Amino acid sequence: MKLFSTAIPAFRYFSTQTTSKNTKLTQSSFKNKNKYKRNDPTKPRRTRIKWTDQQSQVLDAISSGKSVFVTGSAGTGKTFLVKQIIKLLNKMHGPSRVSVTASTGVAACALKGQTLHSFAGIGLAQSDQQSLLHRVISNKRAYWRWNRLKALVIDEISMVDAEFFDKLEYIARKARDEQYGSENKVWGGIQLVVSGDFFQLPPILNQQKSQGKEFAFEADCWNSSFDMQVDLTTIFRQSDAQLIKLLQGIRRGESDPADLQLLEQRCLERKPDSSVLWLYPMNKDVNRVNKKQLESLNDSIFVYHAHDSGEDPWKRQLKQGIAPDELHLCVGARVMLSKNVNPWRKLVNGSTGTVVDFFYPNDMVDVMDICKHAALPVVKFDSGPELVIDPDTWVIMEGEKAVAERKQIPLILAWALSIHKCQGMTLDSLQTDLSRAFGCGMVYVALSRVRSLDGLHLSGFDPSKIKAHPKVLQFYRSFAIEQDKQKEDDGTNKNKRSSRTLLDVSDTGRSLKGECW
Ligand SMILES: Nc1ncnc2c1ncn2[C@@H]1O[C@H](COP(=O)(O)OP(=O)(O)OP(=O)(O)O)[C@@H](O)[C@H]1O
Repeated sequence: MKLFSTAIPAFRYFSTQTTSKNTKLTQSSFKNKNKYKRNDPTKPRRTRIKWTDQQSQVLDAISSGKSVFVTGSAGTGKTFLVKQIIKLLNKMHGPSRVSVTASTGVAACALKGQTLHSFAGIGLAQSDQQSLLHRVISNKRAYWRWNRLKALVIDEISMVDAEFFDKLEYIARKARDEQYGSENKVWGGIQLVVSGDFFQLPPILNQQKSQGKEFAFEADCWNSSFDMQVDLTTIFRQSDAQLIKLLQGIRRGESDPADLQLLEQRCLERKPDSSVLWLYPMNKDVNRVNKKQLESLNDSIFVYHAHDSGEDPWKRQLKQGIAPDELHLCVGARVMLSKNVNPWRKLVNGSTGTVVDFFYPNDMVDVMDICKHAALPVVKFDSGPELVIDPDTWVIMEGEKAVAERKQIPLILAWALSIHKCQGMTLDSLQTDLSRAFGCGMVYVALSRVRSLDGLHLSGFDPSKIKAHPKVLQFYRSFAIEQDKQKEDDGTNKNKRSSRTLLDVSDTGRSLKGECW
């Protein structure tokens, strides 16, 4: 096996000096220059989104300047809604006054945003809040960032810890006080949009610092941070009632005998072929499996080096995203799209397929900087289409300004993927060993990726690994009670034409002493 990116200095040399197998491949690519479809991202596409009542309520609340927490089971459209919210906020405040963040690099990149840590400008946030505030005030750029802000979006909140959430609120309030007189306004008057499901992956905590608090909902400022908290209930990812019921039970850490039996059946099913994606709790297993499978193909490897521009810390964040520093591909490699490439042909983030060829475009300029042999992978997707995959870019925006950019082929190897990286994805099929899961929420995150039971293949299963955190259970219990109470109130007040929305906790705007539920 040869690594052509380093061994072959130029394309012409490559095309004549490779193994006979690869020469054949290269020649076929030349002869069939028009054989492969290039993606046409400009193709007009008309889709009409029918928002649910709850989603519409959230959008209305955002339009009227409210701060909102959007939660709900996996696949209820939280991220889908957040993308629309971002458009709305950009229109309302101007993109330079809206910051889009997420707790992980993968989630942040999916929204063209930054990680919450890199946005905040307080490093790992390990000092006390006063020192962190000084750090922000003495950092001109971070200070300006906090002060120009009108709206802050935080996605995948389940992985943000309580202490960090409180520290951010303190910084927002204090750093903006001089300009806005915001001492008494929670988050210094910033419109806050937070999204996520606390039943999914929890924060990674430094035990010594956590003071018994873990989740963001335990933060002192949590309740006063929002005018509205909504638990989305319509599940879009799955339509099979049996699977939805099973996932709802697992989300709450319940082991209903009928559901367990269903999972056991999935273990007994015939093993799927090796092309079906494996999910592993640990990265080291993911890397080992992908490397081994790629090597077993014993074909010429094409290497794509990510091309980054911009400054740190944004550039560093790109490395934590889904696009790898180096992507190794060969004919036969199982791959998954890491971006929406062609939504109208259902070629979206999470679509899987196999590399069937490499294509040499006329205009090599776009490829040369990431791949010395200037060839693009041709992927036959499991859903049918065959497409040349062009390089794509992952951009980190700060307002209207792109502060860092990574160019890479929007593919990752897809024999195996980590459960952390798949949070947020929709997959047609997967195989996993549930007996190897650890911590709360991991089994739920893994299983809730698939659209149907047929797509779920288990090789091991241990009911004791189905776990939900008691604090999270309590949080959602209170949420449901409050939601019911609110509905009752709304019913009672109907004749008075109450304008309060579901879970709206304040008619007069938020204050630190604001009403909590
Ligand atoms: N109103 C809607 N109409 C049609 N499809 C929708 C709607 N809202 C969301 N969806 C679809 O639902 C699917 C799941 O959405 P999304 O990934 O945003 O869910 P999520 O709640 O963020 O899931 P997770 O918690 O697993 O990240 C997506 O395919 C999305 O396009």
